[in-house]
Amino acid sequence: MNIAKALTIAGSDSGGGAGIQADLKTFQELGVFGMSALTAVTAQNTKEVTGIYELPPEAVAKQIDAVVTDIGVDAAKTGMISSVPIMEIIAAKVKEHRIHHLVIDPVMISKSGAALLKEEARHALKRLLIPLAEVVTPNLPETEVLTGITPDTEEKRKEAARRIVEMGARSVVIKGGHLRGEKAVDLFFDGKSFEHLTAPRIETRHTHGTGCTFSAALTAELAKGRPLFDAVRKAKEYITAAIRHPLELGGGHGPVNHWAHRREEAKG
Ligand SMILES: Nc1ncnc2c1ncn2[C@@H]1O[C@H](COP(=O)(O)OP(=O)(O)O)[C@@H](O)[C@H]1O
Ligand SMILES: Cc1ncc(COP(=O)(O)OP(=O)(O)O)c(N)n1
Repeated sequence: MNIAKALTIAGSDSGGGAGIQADLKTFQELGVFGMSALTAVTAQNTKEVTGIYELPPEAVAKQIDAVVTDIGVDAAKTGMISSVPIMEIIAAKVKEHRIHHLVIDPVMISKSGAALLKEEARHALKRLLIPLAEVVTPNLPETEVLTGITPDTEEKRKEAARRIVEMGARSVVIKGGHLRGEKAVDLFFDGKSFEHLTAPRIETRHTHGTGCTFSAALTAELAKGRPLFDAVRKAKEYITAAIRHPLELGGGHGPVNHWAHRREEAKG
């Protein structure tokens, strides 16, 4: 039996809505065997992050080595990586193990407003990780930090996408969750052409974990061997369903619903 296998290299969210927990739930829902390399533990719920505890870089390296050398990895993603030494070790391991299908979600700030990336690590993210990515998935504030362009018009978003590809990424999806308007429109660019991914904007405050879940779904589809743009389209369908059927947990930004796609599939 050929089982697709995906690895998430990210932080733990005790609240279960984002980070490693969102990634593993998404992998499982999409029929992919999920593995993890933890970079940090956060104490977090739908309202706030009350603690961040980084793991030593060698602990991150050991986790990656352990799973790659035994089980194998068809695709991997990164999420919260807060410091330069952890980024350096991840970049080295991605190269050593020749992880080709790599999704970089450049996580910077949680929905509740906590900084998950140290300021001094921003440059390292561009220098070390983005050049290794098959696809980078920044939201609008992350796009601005990466490129220095305020992405408030379509032209500026296209210019920012070009810049990210010039940094060495093979492609980029600039996510439009933070835009206003009736539609949630994301912009894909692979160095040749632009594509839009459009879904109805859902009015809800339960959007904790949208970015992690989208990038995990994309990773799962790449692990299954789906071509890149098809994988992006599938990930968009998955996240839209997860936002459309909220669980309404907690008193703040509640988590998206990782099993909502089953309801949509049952409807046909
Ligand atoms: N209210 C919403 N309705 C529909 N789709 C949304 C909504 N908010 C975010 N999305 C989608 O969820 C995905 C994650 O986007 P975004 O919220 O921009 O990322 P992040 O969680 O990293 O800030 C994108 O595909 C985006 O278009
Ligand atoms: C441990 C951890 N990693 C990442 C995030 C950010 O997740 P994201 O999917 O961008 O969702 P929001 O929380 O920003 O909606 C996190 N909070 N914790």
